Amino acid sequence: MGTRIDFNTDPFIHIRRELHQIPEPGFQEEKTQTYLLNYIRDLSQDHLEVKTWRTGILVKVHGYAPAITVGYRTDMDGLPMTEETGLPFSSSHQGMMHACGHDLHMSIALGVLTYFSETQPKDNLLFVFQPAEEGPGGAQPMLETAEFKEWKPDRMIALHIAPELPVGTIGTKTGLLFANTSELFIDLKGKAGHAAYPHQANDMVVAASHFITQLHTIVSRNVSPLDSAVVTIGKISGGTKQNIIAEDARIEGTIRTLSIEAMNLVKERIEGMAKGIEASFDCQTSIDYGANYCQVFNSEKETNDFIDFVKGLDDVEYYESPKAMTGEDFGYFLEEIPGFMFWLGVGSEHGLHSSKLNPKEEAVDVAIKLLINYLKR
Ligand SMILES: CC(=O)N[C@@H](CCC[C@H](N)C(=O)O)C(=O)O
Repeated sequence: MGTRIDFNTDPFIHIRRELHQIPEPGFQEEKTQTYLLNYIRDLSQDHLEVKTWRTGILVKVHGYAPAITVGYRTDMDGLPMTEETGLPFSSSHQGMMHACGHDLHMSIALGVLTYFSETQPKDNLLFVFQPAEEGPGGAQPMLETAEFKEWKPDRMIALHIAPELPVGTIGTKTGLLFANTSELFIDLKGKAGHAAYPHQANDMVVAASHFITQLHTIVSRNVSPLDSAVVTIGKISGGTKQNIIAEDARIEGTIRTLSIEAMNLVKERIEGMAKGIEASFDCQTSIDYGANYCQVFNSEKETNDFIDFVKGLDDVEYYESPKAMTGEDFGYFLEEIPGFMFWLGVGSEHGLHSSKLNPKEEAVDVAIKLLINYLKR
């Protein structure tokens, strides 16, 4: 059996390119929401109902003999980075880029929705266009809304593009797929001074440098070698001018762990080290953990059913994915609703969160047809 189906997916490449040009930060996806709503309102409304929540959208497709409701979620936000792909349809939003594939995720969701707006499914479907996956997290607050609760699905499905897998490959596994995450923001406050009089100041550039070096010992010296964790510092800032000793510095990063225990341990060590930095450099520190996401845990029965389905297809390849230290607030849906997330191969030389990410668009056709076939069984 294959995923061949008489449905033209070419328009969704065009849609992907249009969405690619308007990446917006979490909870500011206004243009994206307007674009999606305009498209959805042009579909046959015979068995559709639409609700909005902040910058998100929920679309219920009423089945003709529903036994359950199956939810399909896409994220919507872009990342604050400058695109360097050189593509003719590059981002038109200065300093913002769809560098995590959410433009593909949305166009795929629209493709599947379009098919089921024309061909009524047996069961109900709920298409969830969720804001702010990259932060501060839209899934958890969306789950708590009256709008979502009224249409709460019995199953939840989502995909994520996988640049390292070739087009035509579908990867997933039962159980733990993605890590627990916590953002990390550390502010340091010392005493400014003249560059020539260091003895009269408390330099936060030096304090932040020592702190970062110490943070990198947590994974190698505190977390068990049999467990896994990541502490990545992605941004540092501080100071005002090259010849002024810096009064402030800010360290920004993310923590990833495979267990809650390891997350707690990492945070305890960061807090302990902060006290040491305060004593060593006579400064104040404050720590903010920003957005925290729970792990993505694929339910056994639903994931195995999907894996069997994928293995039965002759035009896609199943790949048993290892766990990844990526985070995804889709994990919150899976905490309450059985379901799974899977990787969609898009064969890009450059990975997720790269300014050169360039997914192969043939993957849009693969995903739309795979999902239509899976959902119409
Ligand atoms: C799939 C993916 O890349 N997800 C993001 C989620 C970010 C969570 C949060 N903003 C953080 O940085 O901890 C990821 O970076 O894994």
